[in-house]
Amino acid sequence: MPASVDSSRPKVLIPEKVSPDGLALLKDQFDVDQKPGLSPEELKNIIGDYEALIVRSETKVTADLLQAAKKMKVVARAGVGVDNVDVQSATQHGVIVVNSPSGNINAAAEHTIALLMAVARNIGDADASIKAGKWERSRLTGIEAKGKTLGIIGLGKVGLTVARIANGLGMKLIANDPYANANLAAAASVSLKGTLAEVLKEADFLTLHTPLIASTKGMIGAKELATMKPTARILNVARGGMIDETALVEALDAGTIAGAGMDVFTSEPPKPDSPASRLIAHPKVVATPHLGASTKEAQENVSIDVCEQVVTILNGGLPRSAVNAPIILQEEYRTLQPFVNLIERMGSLYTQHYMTNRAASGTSTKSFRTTFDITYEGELAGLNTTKPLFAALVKGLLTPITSSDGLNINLVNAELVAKQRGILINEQRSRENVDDKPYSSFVTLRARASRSSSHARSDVSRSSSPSVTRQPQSQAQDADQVIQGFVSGNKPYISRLDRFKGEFVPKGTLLICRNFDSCGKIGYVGSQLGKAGVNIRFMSVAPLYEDVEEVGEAGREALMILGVDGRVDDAVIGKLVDKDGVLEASVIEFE
Ligand SMILES: NC(=O)c1ccc[n+]([C@@H]2O[C@H](COP(=O)([O-])OP(=O)(O)OC[C@H]3O[C@@H](n4cnc5c(N)ncnc54)[C@H](O)[C@@H]3O)[C@@H](O)[C@H]2O)c1
Ligand SMILES: O=C(O)[C@H](O)COP(=O)(O)O
Repeated sequence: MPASVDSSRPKVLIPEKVSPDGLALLKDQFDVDQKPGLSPEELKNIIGDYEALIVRSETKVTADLLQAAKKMKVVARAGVGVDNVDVQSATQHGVIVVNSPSGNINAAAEHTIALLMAVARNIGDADASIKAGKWERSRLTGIEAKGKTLGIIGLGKVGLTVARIANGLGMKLIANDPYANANLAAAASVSLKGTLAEVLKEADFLTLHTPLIASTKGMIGAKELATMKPTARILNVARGGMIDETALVEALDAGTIAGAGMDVFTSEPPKPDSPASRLIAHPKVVATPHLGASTKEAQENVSIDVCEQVVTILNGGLPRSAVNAPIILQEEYRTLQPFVNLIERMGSLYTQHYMTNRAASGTSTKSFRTTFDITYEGELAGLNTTKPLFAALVKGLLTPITSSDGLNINLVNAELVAKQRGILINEQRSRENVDDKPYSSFVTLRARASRSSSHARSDVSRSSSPSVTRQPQSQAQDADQVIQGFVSGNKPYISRLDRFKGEFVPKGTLLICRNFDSCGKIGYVGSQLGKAGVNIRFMSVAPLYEDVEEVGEAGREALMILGVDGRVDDAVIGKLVDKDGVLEASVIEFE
C-alpha cells in the first residue's frame, strides 16, 4: 500500500512555506500535507484530521482552531516568536507547542550588520537616487564602521554574534545587559557598562537585542535619544515596541539622531499613517520588512529543528524546545511538584531581588553571579533524580528576564540553556536529620561571590543569565547570597534571605525592605504605601540570622516582607528608600 494512503500513519499539516530540508525528516513516518493559502475557515474544516501542525508567523493558531483540532499533539513554530499561537489554549488541550530558539541567530546578527553598513553608507538612498537617473556622489558621502563605538543593548545570543562580527570590522564594543555573562563579554572584546545611559552617551551606532518584555518596552524614548550623539545611528532587528517610533522620527527630523536601520515595528505590517509607517518613509531610515530570519540557511535550520521535534513528540518523546512542556513527568508529579514549585520561586526570587527592581540608599555596586550551589537536605536528598529540580531552578532564575517565547525551559533543555548562558550549578545532597523541623526536606540556594567561583565543583553546568546585583550597604560586596526554603502542607516557604531569617510564602506581589531595626520603620512604610493606595495583605518581619552581638548596633537590621495589592512603582520605592524609611526595597512578582 502506498505510504500516503496508510490511514494508520499520523498526519502533519503545513499551511505555510517551510524549508523542505526538515520536511524530508517527516515523510518516512508520517503523511505530510503542504497546503499553502488556506483560509482560516478551510483550515478549521480540515484540522481535525491532523496530529501535527507546522507554521511560521502567518497562520493564526487560535483557541477556536485548537478546539477543532481533536487529534492534535504538537504545534511547531518554524522560528522563535509564538505570538501567533494561543499557547494557553494549546496547553489546555494538551497540545505541545515547540519552536526553534537558536536556528536564526546568525541570520539576525548578519542582518543587523547589513543595516549598520547600509545606514553608514546611505545605501538605500544611493540606490533610489541612481535608479532615478541621478549621480549624487557628494550628497551621499558616508562614514566608516572602523574605529566607531557600537553600543549593544542585550548581549544574548544575537547580541554576542553581532559583537563578534563587529569586532572584525574594527569597531569598539560596549554593551549594557544587567544579566550578561562577563566572561563571554570579555571573550568577544565587549566592555560591559553598568547603565544604559553610559552606552547611549558613547555609542556611534546603537543596536538593540533584548526581548520585548516589561523592562524593555519603550526603553528608547525622547529622553534617551536626547542623551545620544547627534551623529549616532540606531538599529533594531529585535522587536518593535522597544523604541518609541514617534520620538525617533522627531529626533531624525531635528537632526539630533543621524540615521536608523529598522527591521521590526510596533505593528507589522505597519498600518498607513502609523508612527511605524512614518519611520519607514523617513529619508534617514533604511527599513526592511522583518527579514532578520529570512535566509535560506536560517530557514533550513529552523525547519530541521522543529521537524526533529515533531518526530520526537509523535513517537512519544519529550522535545528540546517546548514552549509549554512540563518540567516533571506524570509519574513524578506527586512527589516533586511542591519542590519544583519551591525551587522555581527561589530562583525567581533570586533574580528579582538581587538583579532587578531594586533600589538602595547610597551607592550600589553591581556584581555578576554565575555559580550557584543548591543543596537538598532531608528526604529530598534520597531522590533518584534531581533533574526536574535543576530545571526548575534554571527556569526560575531566567524567566523574570526573558520573554515567554524566547526561552522555554523544560526537563530536556535546562542543562543546555544553563551552559549557553555560562551558569554553573552545583547540586549537593545532605542527609542531615530534619526530624526536629516542621518539614521533611529543606533547600538552600547559594549564589557564590566571584572570589569563590573558581573553586566551584562543576558537576552540573548550565546557562543562566548573568546577574547584576545592587548589594545591600551593610553586606560585604564579596559575600555569598543565600536563600533557603522548605515545603509544608504542599505550600512553599522561604525561611532565609541572606542574613535574615523569617518565614514567608513566595506568592503574588511582595515588597521586601531592609531597614535599621528601630522604632517607626513599619509605620513609615505603612503610611507611604497607604498614601500611594497600595493595600497591604500581610506583613512578616525577618530579623538577623546572626547573633546581634556579633554584628554590633550599627549592623542591627531586619527585613520587612509585605504582601501587597496594587502597583508599587519607582516613585513609591523612591519615597520608601529614605533616611527616615528603609535602606533598600525590592518588588518581587510571583505568578
Ligand atoms: N528580526 C528577526 O527576524 C529576529 C530574529 C531572531 C531574533 N529576534 C529577536 O532578537 C532579540 C534577541 O534574541 P536573542 O536570541 O539574542 O535573545 P536572548 O534571550 O539570547 O538575549 C536577550 C538578552 O537581552 C538581555 N536583557 C534582558 N532584559 C534586558 C534589559 N532590560 N536591558 C538590557 N539587556 C536585557 C538578556 O539578559 C539577554 O542576554 C529577541 O527580541 C528576538 O525575538 C529577531
Ligand atoms: O520570531 C522569529 O523567529 C523571527 O522574528 C522571524 O520570524 P519569521 O519566521 O516570521 O521570519
